[in-house]
Amino acid sequence: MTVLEVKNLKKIYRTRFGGTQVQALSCVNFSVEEGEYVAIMGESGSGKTTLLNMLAALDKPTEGEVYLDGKPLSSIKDKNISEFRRDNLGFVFQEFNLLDTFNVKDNILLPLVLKGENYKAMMQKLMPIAKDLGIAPLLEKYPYEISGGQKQRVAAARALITDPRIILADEPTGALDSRSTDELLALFAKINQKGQTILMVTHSVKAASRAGRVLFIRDGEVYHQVYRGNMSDEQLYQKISDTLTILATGGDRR
Ligand SMILES: Nc1ncnc2c1ncn2[C@@H]1O[C@H](COP(=O)(O)OP(=O)(O)OP(=O)(O)O)[C@@H](O)[C@H]1O
Repeated sequence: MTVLEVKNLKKIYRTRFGGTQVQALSCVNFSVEEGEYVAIMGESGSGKTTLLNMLAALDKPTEGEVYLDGKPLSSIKDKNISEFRRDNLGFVFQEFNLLDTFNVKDNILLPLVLKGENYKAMMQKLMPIAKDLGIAPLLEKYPYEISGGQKQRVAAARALITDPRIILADEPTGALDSRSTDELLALFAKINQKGQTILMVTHSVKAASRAGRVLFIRDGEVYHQVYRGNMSDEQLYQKISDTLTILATGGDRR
């Protein structure tokens, strides 16, 4: 089943007074099946953040459409967008985006609080996720009392607690040291094995090598895709590195 479909997506940024235009996305097409783990790579300025913003309904495309479970995002009224995002999408960012005045538990529960769920229902969802992600002993601590790797686990728990249709991750390992990176990638692999659909933008070959498919964006288009097939993480790592070299040297995609 297709969860996400991106059709002929184009984004042109215009400066305020109609001056210069930047074509950030020229024509992006791809779809993501339920349970897939997709990484998106591309050089700085290739349009990855722009794409993620469209997928998250944080910005509107100039042309084209994004469909979640067949529903066009453009059909959602502006006043319902936040609710739609909260109910269907889970976000994990490079900078964790945790609230320092909330403890870990309240940070994780925030999307459910905003939804108006009752305390008992919230706790029933919290405990299995906290145990699964190894953060149960941290629930009463504050973000400034825990490590970067632990913060990212908390952010992942917050993303998972609403049981989202898809997790959108933007450079989730960008602020982590190598050990925490390994732990987070193992965690993402585990939640994907349990059926969670993940789409991750990353510069890291290591992070991308854990995905099932890697999309390469160049000049605002999906230029190439690599499927894991039967490849091990190491083999996929090598294939991604080779592809990036070809892209950087302007070679042919095949
Ligand atoms: N709000 C904006 N207004 C005008 N131009 C923009 C805006 N946001 C991005 N751009 C331009 O659109 C292009 C794509 O930017 P985008 O941030 O999507 O790239 P990226 O692949 O995410 O880069 P990075 O890896 O450095 O984060 C760039 O040329 C950028 O300068």
